[in-house]
Amino acid sequence: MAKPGHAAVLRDVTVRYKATTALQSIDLSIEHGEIVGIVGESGAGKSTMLRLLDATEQPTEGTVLLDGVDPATLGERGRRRIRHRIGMVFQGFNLLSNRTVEQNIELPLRLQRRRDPELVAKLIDYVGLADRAKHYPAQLSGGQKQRVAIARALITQPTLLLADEPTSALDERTTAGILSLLERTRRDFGTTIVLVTHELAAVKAVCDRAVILERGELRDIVQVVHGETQQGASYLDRAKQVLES
Ligand SMILES: Nc1ncnc2c1ncn2[C@@H]1O[C@H](COP(=O)(O)OP(=O)(O)OP(=O)(O)O)[C@@H](O)[C@H]1O
Repeated sequence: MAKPGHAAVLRDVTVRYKATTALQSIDLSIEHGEIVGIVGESGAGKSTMLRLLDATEQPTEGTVLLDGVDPATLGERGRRRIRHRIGMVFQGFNLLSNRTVEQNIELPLRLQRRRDPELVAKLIDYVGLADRAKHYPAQLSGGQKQRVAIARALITQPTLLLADEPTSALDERTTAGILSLLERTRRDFGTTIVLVTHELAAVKAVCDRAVILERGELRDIVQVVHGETQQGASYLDRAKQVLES
């Protein structure tokens, strides 16, 4: 079960890089166990928001709280402890090509000088790759590689999973499988999931709410209504229309 309270809170957060304002006065609270989509066109500030949420970046102004703790008040060790509770998956899977499925999955544990072969086996089974444990990434399909990446992200039993365009390199059917795995992860482990994507259909399929960013500003937070997607006018207008209908 997801615990009560907020997995992440952004309070009046601004991030500036010299002349560029990547995020401007953002207020956002993400509850434990929520699946939140972050959508917006290129340069809208999505990656910057992910870097705030994984404590690799601090805001220029405002406050970020992760599980009630402000990473800016911690030293590097404290921030690393926070990052141990956060899993990440990426568009390009980021697997080590010279390691097998099970070696890739156990890597985060090894980096923490831990071992748990039983949990590795359980997660391989959980993501549906029990017959692929000894395979190398080159022997897997895109969808299978993303399943390995998800199992690797889950091996440290994170409370927050950040997914950066996890289905953008996959076809429609494979995408559906990965999205349903993310949904199952939330249901079975109570994991909070933040899904950055330009694919509105993906947001529509699994997200509870969607944050629409436009040139660094939070244009809207939409309660997603699940159902058929439809075509519309501009991307941003369509985002609101598609997600709310
Ligand atoms: N390290 C940096 N130094 C300078 N400018 C940056 C830096 N990181 C991001 N920016 C700028 O901040 C803005 C937001 O960038 P960000 O990468 O967060 O957008 P995005 O929505 O993730 O875009 P994309 O979908 O193309 O990845 C852009 O104008 C970008 O050029």
